[in-house]
Amino acid sequence: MTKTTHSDLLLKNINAQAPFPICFADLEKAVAEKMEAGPFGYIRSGAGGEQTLRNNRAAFEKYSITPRFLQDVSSIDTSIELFGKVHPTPFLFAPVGMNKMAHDEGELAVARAADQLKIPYIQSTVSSYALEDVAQTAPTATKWFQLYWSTNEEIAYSMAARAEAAGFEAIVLTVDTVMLGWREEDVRNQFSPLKLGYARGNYMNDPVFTASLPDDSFESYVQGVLQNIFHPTLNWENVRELKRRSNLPILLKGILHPEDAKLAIENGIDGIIVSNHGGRQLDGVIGSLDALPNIVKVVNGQIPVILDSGVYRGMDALKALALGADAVAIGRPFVYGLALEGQQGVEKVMTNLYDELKVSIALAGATSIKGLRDITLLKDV
Ligand SMILES: Cc1cc2nc3c(=O)[nH]c(=O)nc-3n(C[C@H](O)[C@H](O)[C@H](O)COP(=O)(O)O)c2cc1C
Ligand SMILES: O=C(O)C(=O)c1ccccc1
Repeated sequence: MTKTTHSDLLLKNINAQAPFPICFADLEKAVAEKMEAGPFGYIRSGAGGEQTLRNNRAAFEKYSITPRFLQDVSSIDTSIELFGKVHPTPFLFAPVGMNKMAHDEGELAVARAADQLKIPYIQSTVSSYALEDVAQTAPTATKWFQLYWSTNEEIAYSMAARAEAAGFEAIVLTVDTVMLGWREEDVRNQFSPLKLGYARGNYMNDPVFTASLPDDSFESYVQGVLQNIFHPTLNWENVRELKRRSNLPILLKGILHPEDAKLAIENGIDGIIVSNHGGRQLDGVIGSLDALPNIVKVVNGQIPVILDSGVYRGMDALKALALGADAVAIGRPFVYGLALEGQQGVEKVMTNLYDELKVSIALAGATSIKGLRDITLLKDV
């Protein structure tokens, strides 16, 4: 239970000593001023003409709620349960690769923030720091490992096994990125963090990967990553084999079609992340929130459904939870916080989202996450 009566959640931000961007637009603007065009464009942009990036936001803007009052909202319970473990907030850190682009401490800083805030951390395959180093710096954080399949499948199994050994509690297999989306901003800026070596953290110390290289030069590592990271052969048999080889719950990330959600359940998958990769993969895809209701319907409570892509304020999280998501994952906002102030910046961004969510739950007249499902939502057509 969280008391909403302690101190005003908004006014604590009106403090001239430490102003920090309060919303996504301000945050993005501050980062645009600080970072170079290449890395900033990489993080900010969507694929193609950015229709999906816009769809993500538009989907949230289509919904309005009709609040209820006089319900005593002095105490609210924002906790959720995933795979038998209770978490104090309905947020997760979405897997974001190559965090050294934003800050030298990269994933280490984010994982420490996750530990501090008790928000589960999903580490990317293509992170700048190794998963073992993340585990060491954030030992008590709930950590999941996001797996990108590898052309050499043994590398994928090796990373999944390392994650399990290091105390990660779930594997998130991303299915929407068998190759990179058509990212025009990166071509414009002639920028590829993969080619610059930002993605090597988990590869440099992987015994299967390193054994496959001709030598241990920088070029060999980069070429090795490029040869393995794109994996268009990925198919349901791979999913079943991963499931057989791992003792951890397996989630699929990037599901948008209800039929794929159904197949996921038929194949023994333990959770789904509804996502369009923040509009970075196939452009012209529906907003992720628009995909949610049909997926929630077919899943029908059998496994957790998490949503990401475009959750930029507490009220967005509320809408996704009201539409049946069990949790929401945050991508770009925390990366921007990291770019501005490292671990502290990540904590400020996530705390802002959480504070706005608490205010929103209370003002909507609910007192728990599950209770949000009874909220009246109206969708513009
Ligand atoms: C810079 C960047 C790198 C990303 N890297 C990965 C990744 O390595 N693995 C993955 O599954 N998703 C990756 N994503 C997608 C995020 O997990 C998430 O789906 C997306 O950022 C959510 O949208 P949002 O940024 O609008 O919150 C990345 C996103 C960004 C912005
Ligand atoms: O940039 C991304 O969104 C991403 O997920 C990715 C995928 C492969 C290699 C590097 C990053």
